Amino acid sequence: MTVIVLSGPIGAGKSSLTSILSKYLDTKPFYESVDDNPVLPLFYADPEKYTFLLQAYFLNTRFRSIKRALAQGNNVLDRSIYEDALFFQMNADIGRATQEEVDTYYELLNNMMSEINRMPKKSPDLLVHIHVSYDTMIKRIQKRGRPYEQLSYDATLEDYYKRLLRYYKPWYEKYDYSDKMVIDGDKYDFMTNEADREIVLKMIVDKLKACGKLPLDWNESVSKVKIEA
Ligand SMILES: Nc1ncnc2c1ncn2[C@@H]1O[C@H](COP(=O)(O)OP(=O)(O)OP(=O)(O)O)[C@@H](O)[C@H]1O
Repeated sequence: MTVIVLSGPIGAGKSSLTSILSKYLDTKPFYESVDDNPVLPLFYADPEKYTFLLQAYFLNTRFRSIKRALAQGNNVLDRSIYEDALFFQMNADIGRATQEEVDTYYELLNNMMSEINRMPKKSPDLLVHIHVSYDTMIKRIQKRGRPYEQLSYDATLEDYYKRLLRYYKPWYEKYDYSDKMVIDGDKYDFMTNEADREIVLKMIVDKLKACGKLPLDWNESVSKVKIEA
């Protein structure tokens, strides 16, 4: 029984790794639907106006997911509530939230975290952070093609994305809700390369074993998550 949360920048491959990992470990995937999010396009069109609404939207959906995930106990989440304050703080730092909004956000978040803290299972077992460089992130954003995420949609996004990447290092270092590990998403292409996928799965399984979340003799064939020809 393990709850694994993924983190990482836009397009890092969190949803793909969630799918691969949950299939491999035979656990439940929890996805945050991006294309059904009604506030995201509004935010990208007018970030000054919609930062607070978007964060309220995300906090609500992530709170629901993490409560369900911790209650269910055996799953992988493609993004989690532990990461949202990073986005909020970054947007606040570039003047997209008033002091009242900042204060309200943190009060709401603290309130939610104290609710989570009252649950029988209070935190995930492992955070898997996918690190990617700006170049990889942009390539993936372009390949996936969500219109509002493209640099051609808004030239200031380059700055936004670069800034976002800078916020991850201190965030990861400070994160202490569970054991944690980093996957190098520039080096390992677990989406399309079979050998890389195997290496990444082995790293995660070894980590789970090392922190006592999987029996030492646990073994599963990677053929279960073979890349379809
Ligand atoms: N708390 C937040 N505040 C602002 N924007 C956010 C927040 N969380 C997610 N987003 C935005 O939502 C969109 C989807 O992001 P997310 O990284 O969760 O999914 P993804 O890009 O499909 O990731 P992956 O390819 O790694 O599965 C991105 O445009 C991202 O900037």
